[in-house]
Amino acid sequence: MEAVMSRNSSSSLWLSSTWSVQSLAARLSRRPAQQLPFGVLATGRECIAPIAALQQQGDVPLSWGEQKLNAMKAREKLANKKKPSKLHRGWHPGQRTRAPDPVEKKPAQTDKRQNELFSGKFLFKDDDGEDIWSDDGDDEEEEEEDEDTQEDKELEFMPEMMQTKDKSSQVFTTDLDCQHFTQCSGCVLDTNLDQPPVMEEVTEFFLKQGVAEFTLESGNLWEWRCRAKLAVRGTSMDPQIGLFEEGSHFVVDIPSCRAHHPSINATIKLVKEAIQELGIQPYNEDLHLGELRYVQMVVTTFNTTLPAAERYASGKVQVSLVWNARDEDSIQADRLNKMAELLWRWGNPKSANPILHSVWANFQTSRTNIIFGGRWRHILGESELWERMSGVDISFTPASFGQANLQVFDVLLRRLQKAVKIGSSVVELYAGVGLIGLSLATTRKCRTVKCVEVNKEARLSFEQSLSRLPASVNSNISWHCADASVSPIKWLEGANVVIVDPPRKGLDPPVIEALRTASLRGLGKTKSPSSKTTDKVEKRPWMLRAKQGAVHKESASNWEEEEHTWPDTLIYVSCGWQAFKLDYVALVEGDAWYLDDAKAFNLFPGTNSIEVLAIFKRGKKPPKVVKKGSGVRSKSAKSLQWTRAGKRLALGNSKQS
Ligand SMILES: C[S@@+](CC[C@H](N)C(=O)[O-])C[C@H]1O[C@@H](n2cnc3c(N)ncnc32)[C@H](O)[C@@H]1O
Repeated sequence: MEAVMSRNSSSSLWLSSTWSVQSLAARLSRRPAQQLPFGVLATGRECIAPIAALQQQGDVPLSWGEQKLNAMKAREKLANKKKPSKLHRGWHPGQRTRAPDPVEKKPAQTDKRQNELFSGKFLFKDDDGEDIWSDDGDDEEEEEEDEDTQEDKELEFMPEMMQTKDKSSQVFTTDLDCQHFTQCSGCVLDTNLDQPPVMEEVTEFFLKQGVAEFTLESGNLWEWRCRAKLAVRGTSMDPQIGLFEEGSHFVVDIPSCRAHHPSINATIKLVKEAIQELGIQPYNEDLHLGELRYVQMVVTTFNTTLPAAERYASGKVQVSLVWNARDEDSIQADRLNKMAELLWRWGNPKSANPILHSVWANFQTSRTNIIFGGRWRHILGESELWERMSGVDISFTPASFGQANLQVFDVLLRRLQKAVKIGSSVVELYAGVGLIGLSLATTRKCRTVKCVEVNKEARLSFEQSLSRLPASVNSNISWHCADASVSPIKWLEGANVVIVDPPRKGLDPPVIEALRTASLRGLGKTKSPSSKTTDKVEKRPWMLRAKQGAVHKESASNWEEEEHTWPDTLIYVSCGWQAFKLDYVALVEGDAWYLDDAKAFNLFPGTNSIEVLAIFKRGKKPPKVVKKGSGVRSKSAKSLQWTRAGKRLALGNSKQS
């Protein structure tokens, strides 16, 4: 033990940042670790989500301590600013977000909004003023436009998430209001969930880069998480299911997590009851004994028998039991089937409590804290899990990466689609199950879509999704199991648009270098952008490309390959703000790319992280053309009329003037 621990006169504990010590201190003082007077806050969500495993899944978290410290610093900074934020009408950073005077409810409008909130359906305006519903995959179910009264319009200015989730109450709130907050490492913000403090820096950054209408799109502030991987510890009589307390191996039980979709919390309850009923032993990592190590829950809201508005609330859970056994035949797996059967009896779609979609097992015997082993087995229920995202049916296996916030990612997808011209040739690096690529093939009638992903487990999902694409989709579509950082230039030739959606750590350096090279080649410059560039363009890269591990669907049209085309549009989807800033600098250096537009999405409410969608164009930024008589204002004025943040800005400006 590195630290010296002592009690001072005020009986607070002084110790180093060694986590085992911190956890010990927490126990001794009978207080959660976060409440101890440490000089250094904890890091290390790695406890539950080991970096190596998560990196593969694209979900490497910023350390929790780092997030919490950043959030606290940013909040302090914001609280000292007198000027209210322009992003959120009526609230300013640092202020508690409960509105001082409850807004009187106007029954028709508020009920409709609240219904949307509960159904998980949100109305967004896009830049052209068109309504976007977060889940309007079915044309026949398209909603009519609001006929707004003045008061309704006022309400519409207020983001949906500011409206309380409590149907009976009339108080608008953006508080987390979670009983687990002080101990659980999942959330770092408990107020102002609609405006993570990092947005201050993000907004300033993009304004500086010339993005005049930078907005943050938000959805549900609670119950947004449709995927969870939770540790199972404790005893068979008193199982604990949740995340590790920061810096310790102590699991915080989170039965009432406010971020989880309600079906996840209901499934946790079911799993606990099954453990108790059957006497299943939760895993003990010190002794490397026990049966159930983790449980993964993935919600599917795909149910075409229900109206779109009801699908989110009635989401069903694919539950995966991570069992401490080599495989289904080993003696340790003896009671796995019993547990699966009991869960299914209690929660199958025809039961009184129909919350389950299916039950799977994963086998993991490693002594490390890597969550999943390599072996999966489907036990009960449907083997395929589907989700409808921006009108396209996508399949997910339990081993593949999936977005946790389906609704807000759906909105991001629709924004992204608008940046891709009809008929484009697209390459998507870090593609996962090909969600973005397949949605573009369908909605933008792409000539070619190539998806590149390192996780081989995503292949099956891609194949299944491909089989359900409408027959009208006439694109050359392929998925390649490859490391994007190995000779990435070869993927870029022949594409007009390149999409990157890397894990939180950002782009691999060879990918940045290839993007810069591709831009300069597209501009007709042959000189390498930097001495580090070593890639040569292969001849007919597409044909030579690894046939192994690839999935292809040929277009009915016999299109010629575009060998000498290089992307003129780069779309960067980022879940790691710190990494994005660095990648940005490298991409724009030497006028390889310039930023054309950007938006932020509140994909992880309760955390100080956001998702950024940034559109880059090749080459040097052209000077702004100011039209006579109308000028720059004309475009902004039009958009200001329509975007939500724009509306608030417009309102603020008109009040000031
Ligand atoms: C943030 S996810 C995005 C996935 C997909 N775009 C989606 O929305 O579902 C990042 C993906 O990149 C993959 N990945 C990580 N490193 C990679 C690499 N070097 N080459 C290719 N894919 C990689 C991960 O396996 C993960 O599926």
